[in-house]
Amino acid sequence: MERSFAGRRALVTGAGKGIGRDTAKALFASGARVVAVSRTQEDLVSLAQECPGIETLCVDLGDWEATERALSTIGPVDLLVNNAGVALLQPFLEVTKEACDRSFDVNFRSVVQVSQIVSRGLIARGAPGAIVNVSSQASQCALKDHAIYCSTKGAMDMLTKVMALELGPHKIRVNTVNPTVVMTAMGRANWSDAQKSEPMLSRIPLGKFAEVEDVVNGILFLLSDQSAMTTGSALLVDGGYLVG
Ligand SMILES: NC(=O)c1ccc[n+]([C@@H]2O[C@H](COP(=O)([O-])OP(=O)(O)OC[C@H]3O[C@@H](n4cnc5c(N)ncnc54)[C@H](O)[C@@H]3O)[C@@H](O)[C@H]2O)c1
Repeated sequence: MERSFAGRRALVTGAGKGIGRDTAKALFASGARVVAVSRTQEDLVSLAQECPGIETLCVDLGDWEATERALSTIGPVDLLVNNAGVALLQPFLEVTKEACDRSFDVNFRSVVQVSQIVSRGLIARGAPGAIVNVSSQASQCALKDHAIYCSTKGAMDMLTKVMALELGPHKIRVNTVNPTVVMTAMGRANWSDAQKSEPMLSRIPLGKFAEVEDVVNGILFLLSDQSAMTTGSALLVDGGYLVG
């Protein structure tokens, strides 16, 4: 389904690889002006080569001050995709302070910060906006070794609802997409072991993991006017995993 984002400016975090990269490319191909944010300069350079004219911003979103500086002159943004995330898996009894802090800094705190910056700009301009937070099926079910990851995404889901409540009157919609496993760099790092992935796969009614494109389609739907009456919701892209 074609959607035009002509005349809109979109900011995508974690746009160097995986879901974020393909989201940035899809928005760019659909006519949006795109600001691609990532912490790895070489990924942004190759993205800019693929999409001439795309804007790039290299910053570690886990660093509040650096992010504040990097986004201080960001200019008008209509559409925001909070996609950057880390999955630091540890058994609960071995969870470290470092993993806990890093996970919440990147997966949760940066979402608060970047969304505030973008929302304040939208409100000042009186412009409508849409924000999509890339959550996970893991926000809604317990997964072994995922105590911190599940918790950051659970917090993201609730943050999304409160943001929807408070930003709705300003014509800003806020939703999540909640994918199952996707074999990106992150997915491969955590799910390549068949002993681990087979039990997960066997519980997915559609019998497969998600493709990056499945998630991108969900994000674009939630950014577009086709979902104009949808806010505060979670779009499951999980092949039915959470049904059972
Ligand atoms: N892959 C999966 O199985 C899966 C499933 C459900 C949800 N998700 C979520 O989707 C999102 C994207 O995941 P992915 O699979 O594409 O991951 P990925 O590791 O392939 O890509 C993540 C991107 O985010 C960037 N990033 C990470 N930390 C950053 C930071 N501190 N500052 C700036 N950029 C940073 C990385 O540089 C990279 O470009 C994440 O939020 C993840 O939690 C992934």
